[in-house]
Amino acid sequence: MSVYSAPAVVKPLSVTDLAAMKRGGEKISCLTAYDASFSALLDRVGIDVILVGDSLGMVIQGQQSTVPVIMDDMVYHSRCVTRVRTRAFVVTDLPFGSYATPEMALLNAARLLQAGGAQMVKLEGARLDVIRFLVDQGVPVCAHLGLLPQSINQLGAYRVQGKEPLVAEQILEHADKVEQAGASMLVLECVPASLAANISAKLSIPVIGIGAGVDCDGQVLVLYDILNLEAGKKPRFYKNFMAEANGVEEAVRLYHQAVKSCQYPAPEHCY
Ligand SMILES: Nc1nc(=O)c2c([nH]1)NC[C@@H]1CN(c3ccc(C(=O)N[C@@H](CCC(=O)O)C(=O)O)cc3)CN21
Ligand SMILES: CC(C)C(=O)C(=O)O
Ligand SMILES: [Mg+2]
Repeated sequence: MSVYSAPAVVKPLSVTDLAAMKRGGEKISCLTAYDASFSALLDRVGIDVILVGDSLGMVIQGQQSTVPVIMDDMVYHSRCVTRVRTRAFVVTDLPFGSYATPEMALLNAARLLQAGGAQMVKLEGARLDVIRFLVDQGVPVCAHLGLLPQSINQLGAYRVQGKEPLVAEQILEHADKVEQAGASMLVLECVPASLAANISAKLSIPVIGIGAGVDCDGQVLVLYDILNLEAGKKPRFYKNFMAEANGVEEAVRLYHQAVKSCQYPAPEHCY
């Protein structure tokens, strides 16, 4: 036998690894990152999924919402993140206006996968035509339901969605339909915990919650929120993991462990 062993090449997690985690009952930890330093740190800690979110418009660019974010921003930040991570699965948001038609969505998704190095794209709303077309062309898609921040100019305010039975029923229906359209993951934002639990149990694809209770298959938060870097009004699901940590890496590790052990979110973080 050779004394030389093969180099320890770590392949990033794949969409099938994430599906297996759901089946096996292992919670999926996810945080946003927009640059190489945080990407490497999250990867080191073992965060399963890095989301290059259009929340970068707010926490990086200082915009009032995610609406001003453009494709060039998403490509640039995706590249910064994917260049250095070894294990984490990388999902990138398609920004406002970039998936108005299926053809447009494909051109933009291809930029995120090719130039950005992302493994999956995320889009807001039950855009079944767009999801089917992307999946048909080989693009893994994460749907995003509940609170849709790209629609803030119609919503007027960031609010919990699906408290009324009729709206809850519609979100459940949309969740079913995006799965049938071929989405391989779903983010549920700001919905009652009971609704998110029902959806997570019903779907076979991983459901990642933010302000959606502990019974989702995984959790996602904006990195800067767990690091207590966000000033202003704090949403319910907000938790400052720096409070119990000695530094940034430990805060991320505490978040990771809290998600894996179902300690986060606690009832006070839920709707
Ligand atoms: N830093 C940051 N963190 C986020 O979680 C985040 C962003 N930015 N930007 C894009 C969206 C906007 N998000 C938000 C923003 C505010 C609330 C919020 O204030 N929610 C109220 C709801 C009150 C109610 O409906 O009763 C809350 O008190 O939780 C929720 C989600 C989530 N996303
Ligand atoms: C908050 C998450 C789900 C997101 O879409 C973002 O960071 O843009
Ligand atoms: Mg987003």
